[in-house]
Amino acid sequence: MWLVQAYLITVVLSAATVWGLARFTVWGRQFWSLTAAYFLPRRDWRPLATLLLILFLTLCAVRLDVLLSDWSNTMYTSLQNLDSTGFWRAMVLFAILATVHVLRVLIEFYVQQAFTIRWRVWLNEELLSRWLDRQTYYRTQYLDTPIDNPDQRIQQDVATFVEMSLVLSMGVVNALVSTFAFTLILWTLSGPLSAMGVELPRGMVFLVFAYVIIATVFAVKIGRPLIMLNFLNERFNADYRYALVRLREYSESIAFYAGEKVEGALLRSRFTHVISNAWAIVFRSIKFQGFNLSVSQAAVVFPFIIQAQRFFSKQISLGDLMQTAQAFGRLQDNLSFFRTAYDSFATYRATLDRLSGFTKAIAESRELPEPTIHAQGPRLAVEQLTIHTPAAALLIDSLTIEVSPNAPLLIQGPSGSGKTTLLRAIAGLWPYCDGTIIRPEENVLFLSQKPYLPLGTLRDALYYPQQLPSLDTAPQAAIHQQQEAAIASAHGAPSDLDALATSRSVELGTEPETSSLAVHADALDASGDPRDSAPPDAETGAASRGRAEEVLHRVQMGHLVDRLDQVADWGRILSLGEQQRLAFGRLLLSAPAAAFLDEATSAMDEGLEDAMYRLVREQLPHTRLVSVGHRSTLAKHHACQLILKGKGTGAWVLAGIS
Ligand SMILES: Nc1ncnc2c1ncn2[C@@H]1O[C@H](COP(=O)(O)OP(=O)(O)OP(=O)(O)O)[C@@H](O)[C@H]1O
Repeated sequence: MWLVQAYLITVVLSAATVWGLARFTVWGRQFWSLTAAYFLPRRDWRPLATLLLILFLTLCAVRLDVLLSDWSNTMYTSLQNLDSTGFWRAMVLFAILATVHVLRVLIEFYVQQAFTIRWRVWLNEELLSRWLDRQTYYRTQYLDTPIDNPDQRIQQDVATFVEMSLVLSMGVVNALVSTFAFTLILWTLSGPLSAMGVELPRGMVFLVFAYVIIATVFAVKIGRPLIMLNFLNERFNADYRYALVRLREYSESIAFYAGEKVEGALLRSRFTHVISNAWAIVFRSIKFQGFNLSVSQAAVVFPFIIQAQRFFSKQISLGDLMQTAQAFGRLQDNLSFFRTAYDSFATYRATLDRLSGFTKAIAESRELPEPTIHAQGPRLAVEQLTIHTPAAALLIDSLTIEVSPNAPLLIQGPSGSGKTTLLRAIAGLWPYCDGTIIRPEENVLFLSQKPYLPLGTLRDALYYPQQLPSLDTAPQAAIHQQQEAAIASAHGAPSDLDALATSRSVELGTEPETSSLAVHADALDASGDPRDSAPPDAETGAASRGRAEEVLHRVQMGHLVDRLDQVADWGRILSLGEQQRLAFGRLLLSAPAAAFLDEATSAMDEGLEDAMYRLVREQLPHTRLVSVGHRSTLAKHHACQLILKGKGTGAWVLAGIS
């Protein structure tokens, strides 16, 4: 009855409190806007049901504390009355209560962890999708106050927010209800409060020491894998954050490639590593906490069992004051909650601020104007296109131009005249333009001066932004490897955690990808002509391998053929000239309907530049080609030239190249 009454009252009061906070406080509103969608029963009834279950389990904890307090009174009274039957009955009752307590704590732990992990998965997916959708990760830079550290907000703040929301709210409920219950107990307890301790005989001290030492040895053995798991936890979180940072760093190149699919797959794969590790921590912690709790529960009766004989022989005496002392202790603990949780609450508010600032910036970036792009087959043209800078300076005025496959276009003009911005506008990335843009909807490739190389193998880099299937399979193998790492560390602490974690994460990251690539490679098909090139998963293995090798040779990078499946930070290893040639390889493999080359040969000597352009003209005669560049040597590979005059005039001249 106590539970039912307390539960109903708590549910009603909690709902009213959440409503009041959401209505009258800023942080309450922020909390509501981030969480309301998750708890909507129409979307999924389970989150709300789990929350109600957690609330119930929290009240069970308070009730058990009260029962244990009453039990101690009964037990001490039976001792005082020398009622041996009553004493053993109390022991049996305690065994039941202690078992219920241990089970309750373990169930609550599991339910809370599962709840936070699922909530985090949902919130992460929600923010990640919004961040990648419509190239928001790129467009937020055009806001008046661009968002700082979005990676930290997605990776770290989501986790902190979810965890602390639950810990703080349940902490408050527990503290309030306990305070109420134990105040009642103290109130109804008769007799004066005086300090009366139990004198422990010397032998008892040794027993306690022995008990604690033995329990500690076992606890260390059971808990040791947690050291490694927590270390891996930081590591995987950092890896995840790093991938998000790269998305921000290279946002323009990725946006030109429309590479958000590949990036999304990589990010989700890394997040899966974090989550698998989190589950491994949950299961290891259940064992560790189960042991610790059992030990501390046994420690409650341990001294009584030892002392019972001495009491029955009237050597010691006890009274109601024991319960008074306990109730007082609990009350003091509960009242301390608000003082000790203050720091946590401050951190929580900062997290809330960062997360709601993030969602606000995403919403604002959606309000930015977007150029309208029309698709008319492979046609590439702009009509009456006017482009401004964010500060409203005129870059290009009413440009009308059509590019055909047999008449490649070269755009030239002084630095800052708007050449790259014209390409941004055609890609749909530049908000400040008016007019009509006609280009193929897909199968368009933008090559910038510094090509973007994704994390992964050289083959991934060569095929980018086409998505290799390897990313989906890696996490599965990773789960087992992480669990193995944790279990292995139970048998001996690794001396060099960093080296071990590196080798683990390299294994986790590379082996499955390489093996799945090998599987994928076996299913590929031969295609001699670059114009017929299809995404890698449509080809057969040997042929894809051959195709990639052939392309590498064509772009004069044959020396890297043996390293095609090596995972490395290729953006740092390859010289800029090599990266630019790799981008030409990408062009040959994807055979786009239209290609835009922005200073794409700036790091090559004139001989290489000539060879690359000849290769493209020879291999891709149907591709509409637009180049931006300052070099006069580029002219011979193009049929017409657009010169932007710059200096804020917006003027331009279109001329044929003889
Ligand atoms: N995100 C931005 N915010 C504000 N101004 C910008 C932004 N991007 C470009 N601009 C401005 O727009 C103008 C055109 O830039 P753009 O990069 O198109 O020049 P460009 O002709 O390609 O120059 P270069 O030959 O040096 O590469 C420049 O004055 C530049 O400062």
